Amino acid sequence: MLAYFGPQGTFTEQAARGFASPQQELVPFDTVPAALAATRRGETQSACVPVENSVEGAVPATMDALTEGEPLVAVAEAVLPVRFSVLVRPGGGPVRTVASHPHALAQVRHWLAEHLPEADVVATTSTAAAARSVLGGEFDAAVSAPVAVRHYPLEVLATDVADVRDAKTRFLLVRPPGELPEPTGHDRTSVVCTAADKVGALSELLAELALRGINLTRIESRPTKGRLGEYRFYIDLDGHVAEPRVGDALAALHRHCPQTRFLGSYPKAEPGGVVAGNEEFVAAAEWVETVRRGHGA
Ligand SMILES: O=C(O)C(=O)Cc1ccccc1
Repeated sequence: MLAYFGPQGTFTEQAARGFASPQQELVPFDTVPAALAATRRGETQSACVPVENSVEGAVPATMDALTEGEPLVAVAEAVLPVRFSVLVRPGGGPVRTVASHPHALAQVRHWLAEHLPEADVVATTSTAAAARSVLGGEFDAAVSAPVAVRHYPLEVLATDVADVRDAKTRFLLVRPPGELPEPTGHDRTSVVCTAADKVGALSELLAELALRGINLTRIESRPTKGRLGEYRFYIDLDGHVAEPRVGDALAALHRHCPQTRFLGSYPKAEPGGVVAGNEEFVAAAEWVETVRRGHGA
């Protein structure tokens, strides 16, 4: 079974369908923490959750839920284009309220200001929860994934709604720690480090990556929820932990931040990134091994 951030008709469900094997059952949960908790309890093998959006940035609920509680690791990612449909009740009256997930609302602000300027905007747990609430009469319009109309008998007021063309959202498939995916040569590694409160703490971490020629693909900070000014850094980088230089870099991050949590090494959904130069690191690590065995110098 595969848990996903639902209910039925979310963008996350679309991503989850791409990950699922044909016989695998998909189980919706109303929040990201609930989907991850089901996987931690072993009720589902894996969970699919949104992690970041090219327009609105990180999904804080996912970042927090991956850091707190039992470890989970990502084994795959998916990147989906995001365009919205605006759904209303068939024959419904004027639109006084419009509801959706905060990430969706942030991506259609200009459209709403132009087309529904009088409507009050309300945040819901997901885009599909908004569609469900419109069906139930709580709100008048929902900003939803195009597939939502297949699940909820609503009318489409507008399609292809997006302030920014080509917006994309990245999703992760996570599991309890186990066998890692094989390196493919086009992988991403995710970690979260709780940095010490001292001068140069972040630049020390970044230097460990830079001096090994490792490309940083994302860095986000979130408060630890402890002392004001104490932060966790979410770091995505090009490469797989099985590669010597990435393994070395993670060991160095762990030296600086003993609370470093490994969030997975998995194939990148889209080609690109900086992966050059790995051969030298493999050759150098092999040379050190021969020296250690007394065969080289
Ligand atoms: O609410 C959804 O449908 C989600 O899966 C989260 C989300 C919200 C907005 C854009 C992409 C994903």
